[in-house]
Amino acid sequence: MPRYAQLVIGPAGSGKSTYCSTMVQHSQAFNRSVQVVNLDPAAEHFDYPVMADIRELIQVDDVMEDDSLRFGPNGGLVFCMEYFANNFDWLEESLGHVEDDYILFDCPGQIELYTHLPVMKQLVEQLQQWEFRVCGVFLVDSQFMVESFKFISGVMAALSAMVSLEIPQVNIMTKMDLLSPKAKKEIEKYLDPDMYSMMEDNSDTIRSTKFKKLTKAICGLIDDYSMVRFLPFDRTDEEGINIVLQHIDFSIQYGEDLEFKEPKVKKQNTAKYKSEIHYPNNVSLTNKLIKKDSSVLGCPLDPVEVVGDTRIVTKLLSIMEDTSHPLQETVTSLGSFFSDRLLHPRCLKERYCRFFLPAESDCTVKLPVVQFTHLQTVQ
Ligand SMILES: Nc1nc2c(ncn2[C@@H]2O[C@H](COP(=O)(O)OP(=O)(O)OP(=O)(O)O)[C@@H](O)[C@H]2O)c(=O)[nH]1
Repeated sequence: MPRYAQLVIGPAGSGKSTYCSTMVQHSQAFNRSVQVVNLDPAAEHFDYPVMADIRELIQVDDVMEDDSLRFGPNGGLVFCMEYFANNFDWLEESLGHVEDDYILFDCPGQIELYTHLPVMKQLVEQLQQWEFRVCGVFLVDSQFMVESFKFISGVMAALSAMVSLEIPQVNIMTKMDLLSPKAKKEIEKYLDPDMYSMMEDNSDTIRSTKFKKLTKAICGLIDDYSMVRFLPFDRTDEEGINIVLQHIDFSIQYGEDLEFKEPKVKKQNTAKYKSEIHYPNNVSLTNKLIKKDSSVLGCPLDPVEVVGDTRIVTKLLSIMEDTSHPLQETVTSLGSFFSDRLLHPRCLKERYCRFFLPAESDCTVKLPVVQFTHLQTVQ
């Protein structure tokens, strides 16, 4: 039986310890066992019960006081983490071997641990050897994300952790309860961001043409491959916490009665574009989870197809309203000379075809008539 782990990471003060204690309380309320391991040798305060604490192995203060080492706080922490990497047997002993256990690892906030130092990667590999399915949970303080250029930095930090750890990663904006109503409204655009318009917003703040081009290329890459998305986290909102937990559970296939199913290859003779609609490959698994949560919450929740459709339609409408969006050019060039219909796109960017031009049948249900006439594809 697999074991499950969340590696709770992110910059200093982003709310990692608070996230862990909130998750423990939330899980207890649903009779679910979740344990926490503190991996921050400099931790001073946290209010969750620990299963294991790295400070039993080594503490930053002791390292800093050592006259032969002469480390400051950051050097001391790196030394502690390297010492930890050489002593994983301590962790193995502390964790024991309980099948099906679910553990949160509250990690230190030094960002270099998730960019270029090998320690966290070594930890992930070790956990995987102990049969853990590991998900990275990258936290960023939402207050530092409400402006385009700050958001782009946050995205890059999250991406850097994703690249360095090579595990499924759920990115979260924390402390949503601290945002003003205006900022809350503003943050919506960062939860489902359009990096191209983000770049436009930002273009006045970047003076150098070279950097403008670089930022544009980076934003384009992130947008084209849907690389980074954030979920909101408000510790006072049980439903929101549940949604975050669902995403994480889904990424590590948590659930004793749920088996991972290989995505089925769709039959060739179905509608040409229908097979390219982008719902998660294991839709039925997601819907099972949604049903479960719906019964726990006592209120009906939409199945994943409905949520997916709504998102696609919203995205399409926002693109259609934004005359500067690069897709406008593509769509205009696809207009038929004879009617309002769109010709079959032969986009170089595969994602545009797949994400923004859903099958005809799906559009007919939801789009207003005016938009619908522009979205039909000629087959
Ligand atoms: N209002 C509010 N405050 C929060 C939330 N999350 C964290 N905080 C506060 O932010 C501060 C830092 O939170 P921590 O949970 O210690 O952050 P951390 O990432 O573990 O910090 P380091 O271990 O130093 O990297 C604390 O004062 C928390 O009370 C939140 O969701 N809402």
